[in-house]
Amino acid sequence: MESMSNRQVITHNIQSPIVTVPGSKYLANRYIALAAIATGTTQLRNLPQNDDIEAALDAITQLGASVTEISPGVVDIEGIKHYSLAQTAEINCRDSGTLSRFITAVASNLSTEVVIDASQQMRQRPMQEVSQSLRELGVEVGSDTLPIKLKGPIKGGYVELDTSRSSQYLSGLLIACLKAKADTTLRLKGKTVSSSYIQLTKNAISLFGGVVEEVSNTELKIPAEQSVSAASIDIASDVVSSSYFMVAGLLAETSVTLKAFDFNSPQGESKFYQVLQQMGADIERTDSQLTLRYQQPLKGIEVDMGDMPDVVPTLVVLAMFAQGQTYITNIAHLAFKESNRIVDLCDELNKLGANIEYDDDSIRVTGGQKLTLHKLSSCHDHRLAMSFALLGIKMPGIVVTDAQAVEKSFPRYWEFLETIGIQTQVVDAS
Ligand SMILES: O=C(O)C1=C[C@@H](OP(=O)(O)O)[C@@H](O)[C@H](O)C1
Ligand SMILES: C=C(OP(=O)(O)O)C(=O)O
Repeated sequence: MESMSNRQVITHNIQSPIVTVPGSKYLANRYIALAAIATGTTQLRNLPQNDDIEAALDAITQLGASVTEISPGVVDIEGIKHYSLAQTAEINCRDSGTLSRFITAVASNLSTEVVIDASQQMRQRPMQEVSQSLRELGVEVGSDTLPIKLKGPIKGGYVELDTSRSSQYLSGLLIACLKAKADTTLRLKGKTVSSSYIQLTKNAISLFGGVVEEVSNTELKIPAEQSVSAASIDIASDVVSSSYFMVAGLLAETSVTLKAFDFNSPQGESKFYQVLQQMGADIERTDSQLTLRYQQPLKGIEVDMGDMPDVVPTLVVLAMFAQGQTYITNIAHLAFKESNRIVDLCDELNKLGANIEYDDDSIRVTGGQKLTLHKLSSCHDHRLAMSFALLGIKMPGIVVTDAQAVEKSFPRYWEFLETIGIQTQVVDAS
């Protein structure tokens, strides 16, 4: 990983930019896991190049899949042929929550021992819903936090799964249990958070010919030993990466056009532009292109962001410049991200003189405060780093520390900012 670097936003001159963001890491994570258990060779095009996706490709290689880079952003993945290996496989999930949860489940299909580890930060994030479920499905699982040593295969059966802290546990099990030795029934208990991500997973499974039966709203059945078939896919653009450019345009009081916008995505964040529309942004859309235009001062709103967890930092930064209050609800699960995206996000922004209150499940921003420059830490959270940098449009000179955290999902972020007219530079830590 790149060593810690700080970024300063120097100037901006944003004039109605047109942006095409890279492919979706959310879709890529699913397609990579499915390609690993598919028969044949899957081709993925427009694959985003970032730390999480690199880690995912390395991980499936450790499990016996074979990855060939055809050209930048195009890979062929030949699925695992033998579910037993000559020696223990070791996987490093780095900072990726999605990979940690997905690969722990997928690796449980092997009859060989697998050791799954991750960064210090990821080691702190919850895994026990996955480890306990896998045990109940017949897998030997050594611990409930990373590093986890396990040995499969998944026998199948019945499991009650708590999805109140993350939907990723369910997504991982849905994919992995396609290969279980007997049918698997998953009953969901607790409130399911980030539920739109489950639809994203189900759609990806269908694309590879897999079947998940919906017995009821809270019960899913996965028939055993499915033959999952390789696919050839152009990955749609990342709906969360696009949020930074939307907000950049609004903060600069101009328009922004996003090309190849994934309007059909079931992912909650694909509707973020509608939240901005409610705040007063003008929206124009064609089949594949979205334009947001600043027309009037934005107004605070009350909004349930339970299904849009990853754009909450983007929204909070914008809300600081909107009139009145923005009340963001249903976000308790943000405590379990790369940082505590309630506490860390708000505490950092309040250092500027913002008026942001929060509790376990909500954030209330009172816009229009007088702000003064203060160095902000990304808390090693890429979404905080990218959102905080946008403050430079209103507060040139702002410094974000630990800014290389963007490598996790969007290493070319600074280059993209430059292209739309926002200059940043690396500055030293003092
Ligand atoms: O399944 C996925 O790809 C993800 C689900 C969400 O997590 P939670 O379900 O933990 O909220 C989201 O925040 C994360 O970035 C990616
Ligand atoms: C929370 C995120 O990812 P993950 O859970 O995969 O680490 C994210 O990308 O904002």
